[in-house]
Amino acid sequence: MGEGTIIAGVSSFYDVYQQGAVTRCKARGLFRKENITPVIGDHVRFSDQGYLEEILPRKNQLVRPAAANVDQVVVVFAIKNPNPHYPLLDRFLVESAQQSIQAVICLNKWDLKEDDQADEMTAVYESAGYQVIHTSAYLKEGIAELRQLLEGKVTVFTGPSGAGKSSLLNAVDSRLVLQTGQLSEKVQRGRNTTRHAKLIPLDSGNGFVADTPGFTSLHLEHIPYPDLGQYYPEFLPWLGDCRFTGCSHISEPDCGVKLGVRRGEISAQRYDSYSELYQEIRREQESNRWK
Ligand SMILES: Nc1nc2c(ncn2[C@@H]2O[C@H](COP(=O)(O)OP(=O)(O)OP(=O)(O)O)[C@@H](O)[C@H]2O)c(=O)[nH]1
Ligand SMILES: [Zn+2]
Repeated sequence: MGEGTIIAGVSSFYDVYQQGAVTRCKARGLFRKENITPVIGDHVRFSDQGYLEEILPRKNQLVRPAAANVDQVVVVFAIKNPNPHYPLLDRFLVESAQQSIQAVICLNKWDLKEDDQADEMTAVYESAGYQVIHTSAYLKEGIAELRQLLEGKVTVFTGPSGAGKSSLLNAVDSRLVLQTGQLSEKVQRGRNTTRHAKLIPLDSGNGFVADTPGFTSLHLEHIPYPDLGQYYPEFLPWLGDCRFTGCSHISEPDCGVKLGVRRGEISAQRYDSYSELYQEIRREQESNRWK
C-alpha cells in the first residue's frame, strides 16, 4: 500500500506522486458508485496492484480547475498588455475566499510600468488585506520572491489570458512549463488550448503548482448573493456597524460598510465592484427562482 498525491488524471487513470516517484493508478468502480471523482491534489492510498483504494478527507476543493487541498491561489494580472480589469480581479479573489483558499496577487509585466497606477492598485489591495507581489518575467524581477512563496505549498496559478502565467512559471523553474507542454501546444494549436490541469512538483521536491488556461470572464452565480460581502476581507470589521441584519450594504441606511467607504477605510473602487457584482448575481438568482 502506498500513499501520495494525485498530480494528473486522464479518464480513469491517475498519476500519484510519492517522494519523487509517480505511480499510474486506476480508480475502482467503487468511487463512481459513490459519486466521488478523484481530482488533482487528492491525498490517496493505493494498492500494490495499482488501484486507488481511498481518498483521504479534503481540506478544500477548487472548482476551476477541479483540484483539492489547494493551499493558495496566485492571481496573475499584467499591469499593461492587457490592461488590468480590476472587477475581474475581484471576482477571482471572491471565488478563492468562498472556497477558503488564500489568494496572493501577482502584478506582472512590471517592466512596462509608466505611471503610478500600479502602485495605487497595490495600495488598494494591500489595505484590503492581500499580499501583492510585483514581477517581471522578462527582467526576472520578483521571481525569487515568487519561488519562495511556492515552497512547500500546493499553488494554483490563475488569471486572465496573456497575463504571463506560463512565463512566470518558466522563470521560476524551467521544468514547470516544459512539463505542461504548454508553450509548444500554444505554438502548434494557437492560444487558449484546453488541457487537463496537472500539478507539477517543484524542483525542491517540496510543493506543487498548477497552471490553468486564462479566463476572460468569471461567473459567480453559484455564490448566494447575501453572502457576497463576507468575501471582501476589508468589509469584515465594519459588518457589526450595519443597523440591519442581512444588510446588502447598498440601499439600507446606517450601513457599516458604507461608513467605511466614507471614512476612506474601504476603497471606493472595491466597494463599487462589490455593488455591481452583488446586483448581477442577485438578478441572476432571483430570476432562477421563478424558473
Ligand atoms: N513585457 C513583458 N511581457 C511579458 C511578461 N511576462 C509575459 N510576457 C508576455 O506576455 C505574453 C503572454 O504571456 P504568457 O506567459 O503566455 O501568458 P499566460 O497568462 O500564460 O496566457 P494564457 O496561457 O493565454 O492564459 C507573451 O507574449 C509573453 O512573452 C513580462 O514580465 N513583461
Ligand atoms: Zn451594511
